[in-house]
Amino acid sequence: MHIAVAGNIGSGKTTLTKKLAEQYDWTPKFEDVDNNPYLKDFYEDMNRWSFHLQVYFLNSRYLQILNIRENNHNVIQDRTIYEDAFIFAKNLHDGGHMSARDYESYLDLFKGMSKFIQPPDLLIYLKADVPKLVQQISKRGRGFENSIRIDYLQSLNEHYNEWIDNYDLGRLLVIDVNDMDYEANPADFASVVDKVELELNGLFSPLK
Ligand SMILES: Nc1ncnc2c1ncn2[C@@H]1O[C@H](COP(=O)(O)OP(=O)(O)OP(=O)(O)O)[C@@H](O)[C@H]1O
Repeated sequence: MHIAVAGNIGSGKTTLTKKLAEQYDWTPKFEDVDNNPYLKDFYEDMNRWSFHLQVYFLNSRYLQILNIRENNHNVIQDRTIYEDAFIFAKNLHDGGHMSARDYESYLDLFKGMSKFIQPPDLLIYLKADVPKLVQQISKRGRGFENSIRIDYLQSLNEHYNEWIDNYDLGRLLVIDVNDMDYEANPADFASVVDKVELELNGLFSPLK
């Protein structure tokens, strides 16, 4: 089984991925932020580094998916390759940070890779408004994220909403996390587990 957690920057994917992995003994798969060679430069100059960063993320997420499918253990993945392509790369192109030719080359690459990937069995989308995202991003205090702008988060949220409204690649569970703190509040985590449980039952029931 391949479960994935999707959501904007600071929506709480990493925390939930860790907690669900512990709860169900799934193997967690994270993005390695500390060793990303482009992220810091990207946040300083998006026009210069967008294409490099997107190619880097696309490749690393692709390798991650191949690894997930080769593995027999159940896996929970922190962010999907679809978010790289349909949210982040599209947003950078639409916002004028990635040229048309770079975006087309990127999409060609993604199209080629798409033939070899399968979507997750269950996608959990963490829906959060911008104030919540800002609060969580500042709480974790990653220096290079200080330059993230409100309009960048807002525009990513709009791309997320559109993508989720049209998502039909598999089971989807949307969780509104605006009033939740599943790290500090066990009742909040329990309510997420209840929702996930219902979806997992559905995964094993062919009639649904
Ligand atoms: N395709 C991408 N394009 C641009 N930035 C990306 C892309 N994928 C990830 N990032 C950025 O990389 C950094 C690391 O992300 P990380 O995996 O910690 O998740 P996050 O979005 O901060 O999630 P959360 O707070 O929900 O755990 C963030 O600043 C994130 O926005």
